[in-house]
Amino acid sequence: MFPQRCLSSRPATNWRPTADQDEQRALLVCSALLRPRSPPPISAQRRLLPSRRYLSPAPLPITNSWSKRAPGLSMAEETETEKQLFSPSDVSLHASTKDCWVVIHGKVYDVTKFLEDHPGGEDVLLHASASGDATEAFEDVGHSTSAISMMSSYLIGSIEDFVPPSATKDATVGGSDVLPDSRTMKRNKGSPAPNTFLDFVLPLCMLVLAFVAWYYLTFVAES
Ligand code: HEM
Repeated sequence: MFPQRCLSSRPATNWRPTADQDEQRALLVCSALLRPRSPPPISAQRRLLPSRRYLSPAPLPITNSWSKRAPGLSMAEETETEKQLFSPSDVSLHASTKDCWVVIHGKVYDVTKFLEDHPGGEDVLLHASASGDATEAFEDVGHSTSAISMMSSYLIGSIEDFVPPSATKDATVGGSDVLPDSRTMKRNKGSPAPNTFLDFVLPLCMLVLAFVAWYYLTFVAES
């Protein structure tokens, strides 16, 4: 550390640090700034999370950021983790407080260590685990982006032969995310506009009424 002698033996007013002392001090400051910090414990992270009661629900990002890399894993390691394949029946064997896996978007997360810390409570996770696929329940809650980035730390693999819901869409839309146009709807479900008749007749009636009023005021009332 900084030599005590330098602080005490010389009067503070005249004292100037030597080049060596300057260098030593700069090194100390740099090493303090560059020292890697360990992440805060989960309970502290929870305190840092914004209270969702006072925020309007933010839409989830369109990118599927639940597959973001875990801080401790390299991209190759995470890809390896995702390659671990489980069948739905494998997952169903892990639905207890001592061993709890959940499936979200075809990925398998071991949330056993997170049960106690989960802000939504351990019961919801246990229930989601027992349900087989927790995707819908997870999305319904509208988890924050920080929640989504936490997920990668619990990722242990993927569901084998997982088919994302968009791939099972109606073939007439080509499996894309595009909404069907009115012609496609007409083909599939019959007339999409049951009030077409009213849409046409009402403006016509108003036009006739306006004409009659104009005619009456212009010609009949004057005579
Ligand atoms: C690895 C999986 C999960 C992680 C890392 C996670 C993380 C979190 C976090 C950090 C919060 C605090 C609020 C926020 O930041 O959004 C939260 C809240 C919550 N989560 Fe999860 N969650 C997971 C899975 C689930 C699942 C499967 C459900 C099933 C229903 C669920 C239900 C809830 C509920 C009900 C809340 C409370 C929402 C509120 O207070 O408004 N979570 N979760």
